[in-house]
Amino acid sequence: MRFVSYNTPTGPSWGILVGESVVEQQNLGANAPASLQELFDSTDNRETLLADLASQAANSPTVAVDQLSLLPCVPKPGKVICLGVNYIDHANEGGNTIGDYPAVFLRCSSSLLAHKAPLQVPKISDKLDYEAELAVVIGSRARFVSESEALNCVFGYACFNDATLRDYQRKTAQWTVGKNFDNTGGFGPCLVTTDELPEGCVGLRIQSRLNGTVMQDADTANMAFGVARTIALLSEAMTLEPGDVILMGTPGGVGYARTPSVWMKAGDTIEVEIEGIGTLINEVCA
Ligand SMILES: O=C(O)C[C@H](/C=C/C(=O)C(=O)O)C(=O)O
Repeated sequence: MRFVSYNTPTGPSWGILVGESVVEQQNLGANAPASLQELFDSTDNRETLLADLASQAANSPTVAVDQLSLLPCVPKPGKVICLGVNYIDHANEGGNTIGDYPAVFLRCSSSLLAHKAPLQVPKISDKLDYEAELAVVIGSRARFVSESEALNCVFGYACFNDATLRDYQRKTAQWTVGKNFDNTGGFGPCLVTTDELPEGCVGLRIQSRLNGTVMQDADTANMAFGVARTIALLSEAMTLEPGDVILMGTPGGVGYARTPSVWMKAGDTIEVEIEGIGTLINEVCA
């Protein structure tokens, strides 16, 4: 099943994406949770609820997805935990090595951006780089979970563009500022439940395209730390809550590692596609 989040005059809502159409929350029956967060929190009766939503969606009126004002897949996640240097080709192009523990940093929900919303070049930097990434959305509380149990805690997956201001990322040893400019974290187009994808999302083609030119082209099987291992490791340190998001790092081909460097600029279109999930599209604006 595929979920989208969107804005309404009364606040954020959600729906089920069927092709290019959406069945809105209010048309999904009396049991439809009021918010996506409520759906993530409904861990006891999740399977029954999803089955009920699927059958409601099959017989309900729809609206074209283009008519909705989309929000990031999870509009206000409690945590967005990001992995850096998680693909060998990206580690190599940056002159880095992959250690025995992932590089972990955080993104704020204020930096997130919807599918088709403008990705902003800030006033204070023009070193805006793209990073195609797999986003994992947590569906049940995880604390000290083993690697073999970890995937049971996943609700679904989406595409993410971890767009980064490289000069700000490197001003200090902490990457946080360069990774948290407003309107830089593209998150969409939809959240796809785990049953539609291979276990751990292994073996999916992941690409970024800038103005139609392929910039990154990799297989999610090349992640050094896979989804299960990452969840197990993170859950040793912190409680992962329903609705939290984990970004799995980016493959080789980023703009800063090219000669000459490639930066996104106003008027560009950047796409992140993951096989079986969809294509996240953002136009770049000043
Ligand atoms: O250069 C570095 O220190 C690594 C850094 C990693 C960024 C990521 O966010 C990632 O790998 O997904 C970089 O390449 O800038």
